[in-house]
Amino acid sequence: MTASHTVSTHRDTSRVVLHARNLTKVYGTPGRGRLHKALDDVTLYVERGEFVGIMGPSGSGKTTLLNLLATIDRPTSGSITINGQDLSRLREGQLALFRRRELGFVFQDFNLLDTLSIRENILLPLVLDEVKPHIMHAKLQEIAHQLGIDDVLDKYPYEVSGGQAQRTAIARALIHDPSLLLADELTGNLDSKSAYGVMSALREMNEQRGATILMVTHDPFAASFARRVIFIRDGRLFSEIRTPGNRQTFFQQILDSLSVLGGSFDEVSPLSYK
Ligand SMILES: Nc1ncnc2c1ncn2[C@@H]1O[C@H](COP(=O)(O)OP(=O)(O)OP(=O)(O)O)[C@@H](O)[C@H]1O
Repeated sequence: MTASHTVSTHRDTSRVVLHARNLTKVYGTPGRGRLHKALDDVTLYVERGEFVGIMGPSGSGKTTLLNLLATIDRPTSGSITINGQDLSRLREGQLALFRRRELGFVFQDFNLLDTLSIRENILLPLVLDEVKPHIMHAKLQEIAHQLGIDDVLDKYPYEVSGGQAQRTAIARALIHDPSLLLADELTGNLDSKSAYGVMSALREMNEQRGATILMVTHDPFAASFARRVIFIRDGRLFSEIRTPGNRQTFFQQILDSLSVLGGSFDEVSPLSYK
């Protein structure tokens, strides 16, 4: 039995939002130079309302997986279905619309537009979709309140703290209620206090709004806010653990799993968190 068999395949099919089947990604062109298999036969499910963390050593394939799910890149083989839509059947133009409507993104460096206020940044997805002003306003009020950024709406990104900037990015990513939020190292640029605030806010988005979240992270502290963590190594699923309910206990379990997983974790600094 290989280690990858420890990843559960149990799921309630009526609740599956993301189904990645036998994903393989090979970089390079056959016959020209070295080929590199960055993902090898990865199958995973995410159900509606789940909050899943993906962890793995440097070079294990996390970014590759995220890029495939984000429709930025195509798999060499295998398929991805998000909210019932098989991504391989979408052309470039359709993919852009799919990305905008069905997915939300949060990145390490916030990716806010400096020429727009916090309010305008958050409203962007609704403006692009020509949502009526009174609906936009109601949605903005609700999510800004949930994320504790109502008092900075008229400021600009360079006038707010890193934590507020990341909570703005979360608001922008979720205001249109996408099927899936993809987060990439969202605490990478934050100190531990801001990281706590951002991760607590994200957890609330999961619990209160029912947001479905898939988060790639090096950071066991950030991962401890998820409810399930999947570990990958050498492009293959290695194991997964579910929260026992207590975040501190889960944090310790994540550290234990990482030590079994091995490999290099450049950015892991568990001792900076209490
Ligand atoms: N465009 C590319 N061409 C060739 N090889 C690539 C390319 N992108 C990634 N790789 C290789 O694929 C493997 C997986 O890379 P990936 O960036 O997905 O890992 P990662 O887990 O995100 O790493 P890190 O934590 O360091 O960001 C690595 O060996 C990497 O060198």
